[in-house]
Amino acid sequence: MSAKILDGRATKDAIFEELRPRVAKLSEQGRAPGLATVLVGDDPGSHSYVRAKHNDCAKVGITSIRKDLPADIGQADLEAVLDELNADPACTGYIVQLPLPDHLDSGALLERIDPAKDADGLHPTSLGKLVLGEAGPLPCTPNGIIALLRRHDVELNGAHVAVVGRGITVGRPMGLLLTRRSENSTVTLCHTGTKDLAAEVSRADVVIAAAGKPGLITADMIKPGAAVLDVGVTRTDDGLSGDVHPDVAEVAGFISPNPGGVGPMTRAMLLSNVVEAAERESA
Ligand SMILES: Nc1nc(=O)c2c([nH]1)NC[C@@H]1CN(c3ccc(C(=O)N[C@@H](CCC(=O)O)C(=O)O)cc3)C=[N+]21
Repeated sequence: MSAKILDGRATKDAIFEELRPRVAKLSEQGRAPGLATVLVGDDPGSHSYVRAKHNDCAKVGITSIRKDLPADIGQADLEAVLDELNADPACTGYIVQLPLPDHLDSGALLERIDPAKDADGLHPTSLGKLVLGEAGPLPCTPNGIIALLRRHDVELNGAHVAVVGRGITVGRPMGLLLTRRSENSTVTLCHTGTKDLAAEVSRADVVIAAAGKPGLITADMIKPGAAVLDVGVTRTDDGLSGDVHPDVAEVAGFISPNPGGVGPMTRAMLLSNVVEAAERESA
């Protein structure tokens, strides 16, 4: 048996095609969406992600603004940059690329983002709205995973989903999204304190691996035909490694490649958040 590929690149391209006319309409109405990125320091990985986001914006017609700042910028100077973006009408949404250098207070900076301009969906106000079931920007990676599964007709209604990892960007909001009535899944949120990971994962119809531990999810844990999403990104000596062992493709019904799976979907949802926020403003 060989799993069907959940192709994140092709799905991202399809979503971009749908966003382009919506961006054009907003622009005609004089409400052009604009995405800004705030990047601190010169980590090559962060630079390549930010570059990809600006290329994406160009593809769908979203104006983009780049703030590249030195690694030794102080808290107050960075806060001033955020205040400037909060006040800039050309910037309708923005992100502060994570991780930030250790001398900066990330939490205070993320809270300083105007919630109306939160493109990541990770501001405390956005996460609160998600818990309350109110409309707002949704966290990009978990929202991208749901879009990837839906566009490949993977059943979520009544499905048992094992989420592995409780981080703020993926695992924890993933559980919140999947247990909405619109998804209606039953979620087991696993983490390093889980006693028998194999037992939890082997009952799942959908497995979302976001632990950041290379090869954590092995073929013997997977129910035949299950959908397996590999979110983990770990830099090893031989390049990037996901959380899912390659042998899983022999047992799973669907598998997201890494790269080419969840990563591009995260970028698609970022632009989707920016477009939706601009539409909410003009509604
Ligand atoms: N405020 C903030 N928001 C983020 O969303 C955010 C962040 N900070 N910091 C870092 C992580 C990481 N992240 C990725 C998004 C897309 C790919 C992606 O598209 N990857 C391609 C491959 C890219 C390559 O090969 O370099 C793929 O998986 O196919 C990767 C990583 C967003 N993050």
